[in-house]
Amino acid sequence: MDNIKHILLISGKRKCGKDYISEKLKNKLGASSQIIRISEPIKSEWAQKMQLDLNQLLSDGPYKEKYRKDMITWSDTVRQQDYGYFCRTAMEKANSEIVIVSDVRRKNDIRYFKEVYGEKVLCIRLSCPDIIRMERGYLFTPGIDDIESECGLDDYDNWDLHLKNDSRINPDQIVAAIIAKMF
Ligand SMILES: Nc1ncnc2c1ncn2[C@@H]1O[C@H](COP(=O)(O)OP(=O)(O)OP(=O)(O)O)[C@@H](O)[C@H]1O
Repeated sequence: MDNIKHILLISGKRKCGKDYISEKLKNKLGASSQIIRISEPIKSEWAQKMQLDLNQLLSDGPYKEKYRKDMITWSDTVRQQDYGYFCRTAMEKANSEIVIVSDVRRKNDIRYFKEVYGEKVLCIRLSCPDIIRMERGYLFTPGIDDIESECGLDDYDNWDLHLKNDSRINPDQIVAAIIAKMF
């Protein structure tokens, strides 16, 4: 943890491109960077508890979507006891100077990282028109798209960067804007 110099928190609605931009960012930043997902300890603990296939839960696709809602409900009960639990557990894998957290969804996630890592944290919001998100597989789902895990940061107004990731923008420009803000 002592060697961490930057923590990039990536937020945005479903299918806005959090994973896509995080991967491009990591490729550009190289070996001193890594991607951490808050959802990883959620998925691994949930898979163990429910005897599910962790690899399928970790990949994109119908299997993940099928269990998304139940996982959110269960993880919220854990967060009620300890809001930083999954952030802290995910960060146990952090061993790089630059840590990209590719799935920040709640104000309490940001609160946790700012409390623990202070000035090292950069909060980044990605946005994308619904029509493009739909082309990427998003379909409004009640119980998923209207609850805190999707909407919790809609009214957050303290982003260090708010960037569009739609089809007209070259993703390299998004990556360059983030890196320019870091250094
Ligand atoms: N700028 C882009 N250009 C082309 N394809 C993109 C772009 N951004 C995202 N995509 C594609 O859109 C799809 C959804 O992106 P991604 O998985 O990164 O979204 P996400 O925000 O991580 O979604 P979720 O919240 O469901 O995990 C992926 O297939 C990805 O490759």
